[in-house]
Amino acid sequence: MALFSKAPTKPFARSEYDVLRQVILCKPEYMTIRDVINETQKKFKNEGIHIELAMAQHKQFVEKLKEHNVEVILLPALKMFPEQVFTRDIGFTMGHILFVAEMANKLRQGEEEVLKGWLEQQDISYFNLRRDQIEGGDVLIDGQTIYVGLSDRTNQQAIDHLQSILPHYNVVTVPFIEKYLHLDCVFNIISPTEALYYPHAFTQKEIDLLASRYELIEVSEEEQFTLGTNVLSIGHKKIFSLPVNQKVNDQLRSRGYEIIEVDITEIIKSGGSFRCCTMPVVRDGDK
Ligand SMILES: CN(C)C(=N)NCCC[C@H](N)C(=O)O
Repeated sequence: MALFSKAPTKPFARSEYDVLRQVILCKPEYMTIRDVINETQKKFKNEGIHIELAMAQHKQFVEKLKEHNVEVILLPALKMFPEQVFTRDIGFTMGHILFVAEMANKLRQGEEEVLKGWLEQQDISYFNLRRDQIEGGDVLIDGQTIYVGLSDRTNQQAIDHLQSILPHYNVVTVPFIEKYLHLDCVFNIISPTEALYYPHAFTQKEIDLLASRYELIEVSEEEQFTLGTNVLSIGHKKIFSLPVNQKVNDQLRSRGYEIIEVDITEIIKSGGSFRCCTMPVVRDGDK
């Protein structure tokens, strides 16, 4: 037995844009559109997913993350879970607590057990949100505020429960048109003062709420479909984004962001992009 064993990772995240240190991904080894469970998949059901291409694109994404000093944890991919590449939805880190919830969609239920297995193996404690329907794609943190999308996958009861567990945070419910799946398909925070959004997913009330805190950068209908809001910030004003989302990328570059373009268009056919494919465990404030 080693005299000094490595101390377990301490989960920490307080924003969507602090420096990303450790993140969980899963290779799209068994990715397929088995049952259509979102609007994007409807369009690609017949075409299907080219696994070799998805794997190659995912590999490039992982390599780029590593090049930028992000530690990548790869969960084991299991044949029974065709949507496992979207690790964002199986949990979320808020402050020092890593939450694991039950997946809402039957096809995805059980994916969270793979995460729990890894956490237990690493001796990382987590908060098990049993019977709560809340998916990480709906949860965004910015300091003391947590924005949670009210969606087909996340209900008000779970949002209220989260608020009761985190009394020192302000948990804000953000309703949006359900066909857009998760809040991060239509809204994403990239700095303390800026956020990407797709206005047509919201009523004026939600737009006013978000605009009271952020300068909102509009994503077009075309680029919403290619998940223009679903970028991944890794800190130091560096953002992963798809090459196809040129309007988003130009707007971000003009604001001084470095865009790391990686083509994961085979993966987005199932309804998720960079944010969906990543579950941050550690983000620190060293910006
Ligand atoms: C931004 N989004 C949508 C996410 N956070 N997750 C993507 C989940 C896609 C998966 N096919 C599903 O329908 O669950």
